[in-house]
Amino acid sequence: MKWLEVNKSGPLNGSVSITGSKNSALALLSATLLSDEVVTLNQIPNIEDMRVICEIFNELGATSSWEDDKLVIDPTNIYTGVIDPMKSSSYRASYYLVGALLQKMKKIRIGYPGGDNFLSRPIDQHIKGWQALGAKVTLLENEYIVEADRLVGADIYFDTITSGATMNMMMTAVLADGKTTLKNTAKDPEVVDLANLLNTMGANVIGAGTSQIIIHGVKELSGCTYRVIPDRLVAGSFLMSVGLNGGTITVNNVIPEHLRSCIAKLTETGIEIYEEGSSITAIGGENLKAIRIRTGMYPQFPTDLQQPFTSLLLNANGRSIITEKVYPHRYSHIQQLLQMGANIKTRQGTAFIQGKSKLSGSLVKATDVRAGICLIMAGMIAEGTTIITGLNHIERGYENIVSLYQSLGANIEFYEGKYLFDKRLEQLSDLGQ
Ligand SMILES: CC(=O)N[C@H]1[C@@H](OP(=O)(O)OP(=O)(O)OC[C@H]2O[C@@H](n3ccc(=O)[nH]c3=O)[C@H](O)[C@@H]2O)O[C@H](CO)[C@@H](O)[C@@H]1O
Ligand SMILES: C=C(OP(=O)(O)O)C(=O)O
Repeated sequence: MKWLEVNKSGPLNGSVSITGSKNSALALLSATLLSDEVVTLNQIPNIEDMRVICEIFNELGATSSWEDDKLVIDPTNIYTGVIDPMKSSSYRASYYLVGALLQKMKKIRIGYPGGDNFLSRPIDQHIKGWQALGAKVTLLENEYIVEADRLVGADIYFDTITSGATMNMMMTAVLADGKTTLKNTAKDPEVVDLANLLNTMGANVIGAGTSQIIIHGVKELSGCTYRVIPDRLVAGSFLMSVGLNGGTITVNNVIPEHLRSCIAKLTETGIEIYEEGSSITAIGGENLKAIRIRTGMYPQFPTDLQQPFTSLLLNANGRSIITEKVYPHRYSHIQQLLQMGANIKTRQGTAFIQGKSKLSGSLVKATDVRAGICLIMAGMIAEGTTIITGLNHIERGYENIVSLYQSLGANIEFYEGKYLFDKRLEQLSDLGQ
């Protein structure tokens, strides 16, 4: 049993160096399996999803070795395309292993994607893409099989903009025969990062970052050393934390352009933002303004920052409105915030957040990775102690989150142990919490 205890905190001050992007690293790490030589990735975040992938690699015959944030992958001895369904269903992006291994192994058997559950996260566009490239897809109860003797380039139009399917089809097509044109593609920085890695390995991918990507298949990919982009979502979470109790936070090692929509919305609330090279500084003020946010695919405001931003808006003057357009049901954090006394109403994919309601510490559960950060932030403005369980979700996406927040002055502690947990709940209940 692991949990966090967060208490009302003062202003947060200091700087944080941002680690590599989880969502990029998930794709790039999988893509190393396409190579016929050793690939070294730098700036890999030390988070749970990466550890699971390395375990899967081991079982497939690929070796991986960590040295600080450097991960060296040797994919030269992969001998199977059968992937443990328990492991592949423990995180979302396991479907990249299909794109990365299909040409080499011809048949992949794998569990359905896990990860954060927002009621509906279909993979129909991945399946459509594999089929267009010549693969047969068989859906079983807990696993699916994708098989192809030969992958042949094709034109694929995505019915909706999806970063996952865009990246998966890039991986599936790089070793296919001939030309693949992906249309209506996602423009996320992670897509560009993947294209850059693939091209460094010898692939021919053109147009990443626009709505059309053209891939000319090559015969083989070679080894290389590549550095993953910084995590814009971790950076955004820290920047918005100054909106809770004031303070000045600088995030270093970021690409400010990747945070444009977040910066725009922080500025609208009245938070001051200063950019200098690869650093961004946020300064929190007393009177934050209520604002409207509509999430969308990049370069629009990311759904992954919607949850932490909700906690910031709990501290704004007036009623804010968030409309979630990517995952209209991504509101499990609100149930937990209500338990803490928040005044939030949701209707048809929109949340109406009344700022300045008094929050009280409570026992709450992180139901997904960003909900976890949202609850940590809410705990910093609540009276009393907020106990957060479900840390496995937070650990999927944030490295050293407790010590980083502590270094900024936050009142947050990590605890472990079933007996201690029960005792702690008793103590708090005696105190009337
Ligand atoms: C590991 C990873 O990178 N996760 C991110 C990725 O998830 P993921 O790659 O799963 O999300 P997508 O970009 O694919 O999803 C975007 C939209 O497309 C829809 N869709 C997607 C695929 C499909 O086959 N059919 C379909 O309808 C989804 O329901 C969603 O509404 O992008 C999401 C949207 O920015 C982020 O919240 C996740 O943090
Ligand atoms: C939804 C997320 O992750 P995943 O797609 O890996 O579940 C996230 O990072 O916010």
